[in-house]
Amino acid sequence: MTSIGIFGWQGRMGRAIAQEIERVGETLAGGVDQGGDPVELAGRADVLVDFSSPSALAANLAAARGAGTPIVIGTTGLNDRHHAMIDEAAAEIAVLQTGNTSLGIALLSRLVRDAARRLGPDWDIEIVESHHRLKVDAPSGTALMLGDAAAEGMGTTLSDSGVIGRAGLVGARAGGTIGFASLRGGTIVGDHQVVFAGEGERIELGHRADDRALFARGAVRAGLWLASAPAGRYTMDAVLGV
Ligand SMILES: NC(=O)C1=CN([C@@H]2O[C@H](COP(=O)(O)OP(=O)(O)OC[C@H]3O[C@@H](n4cnc5c(N)ncnc54)[C@H](OP(=O)(O)O)[C@@H]3O)[C@@H](O)[C@H]2O)C=CC1
Ligand SMILES: O=C(O)C1=N[C@H](C(=O)O)C[C@H](O)C1
Repeated sequence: MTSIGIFGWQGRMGRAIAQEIERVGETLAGGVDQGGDPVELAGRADVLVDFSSPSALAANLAAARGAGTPIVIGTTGLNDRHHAMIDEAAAEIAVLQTGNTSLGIALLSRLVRDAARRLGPDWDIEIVESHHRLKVDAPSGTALMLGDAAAEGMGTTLSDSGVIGRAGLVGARAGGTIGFASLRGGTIVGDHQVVFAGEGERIELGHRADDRALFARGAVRAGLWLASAPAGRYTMDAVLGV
């Protein structure tokens, strides 16, 4: 049996992951929230899953590295500095980082990359995401992943082409950009829509999550896979084989 430790364990995702660990008959090593001791948890878990906050990432990665324990990072709202920390840690331990642990989004990313490549520069790409009123980051980590996939298909990068939100007299849409819009309200678990808008026609590719148990299943599956993986940085593609 694999012993799994949770960073952010009293949060919405942490509680769903603890239930999933029990459902699949693995062992819960315990968890920490703000003020907890990540080092102690990292020392007694076979693998860690982090669904907490970007502000906790440095300490959580340091604890995982110190103990040599693989870690799944599901926390979103990460910036370039966080990604550099993950790269550095992945030189020593196995790290899987993803903004979405579902099979559906892994497949959708592929479809988006392919569509962006095939449709070419005459089609405008806009990404719309909707989440519950308590979500603190925008755009969602998943929207940014889908944006990365679209940018790759277009032969560019999101840092060069992304346009996050619009307000006021912003002018006509610049060609070759990828726009993002975020809706927040109620208890929406997570909806993502990628719109390819061409001359007189539109293609819409999307995904709707009905229950965060979906993400918990993916997180535990990722953790069990990562527990025996060598050092390196991984995505859900490696786990799901899509
Ligand atoms: N990759 C994926 O598939 C998914 C990713 N997510 C992401 O997971 C993260 C958590 O989401 P969710 O569970 O809804 O959020 P919650 O706010 O419900 O939970 C966050 C948890 O993290 C803890 N936490 C916050 N700051 C720290 C810190 N500095 N050190 C340790 N623990 C801390 C909180 O504890 P306290 O109350 O003590 O502050 C809380 O228990 C978000 O970034 C979200 O976007 C969510 C769903 C799916
Ligand atoms: O905060 C959430 O709830 C979610 N966060 C992830 C994201 O930012 O993409 C994944 C999912 O959509 C739910």
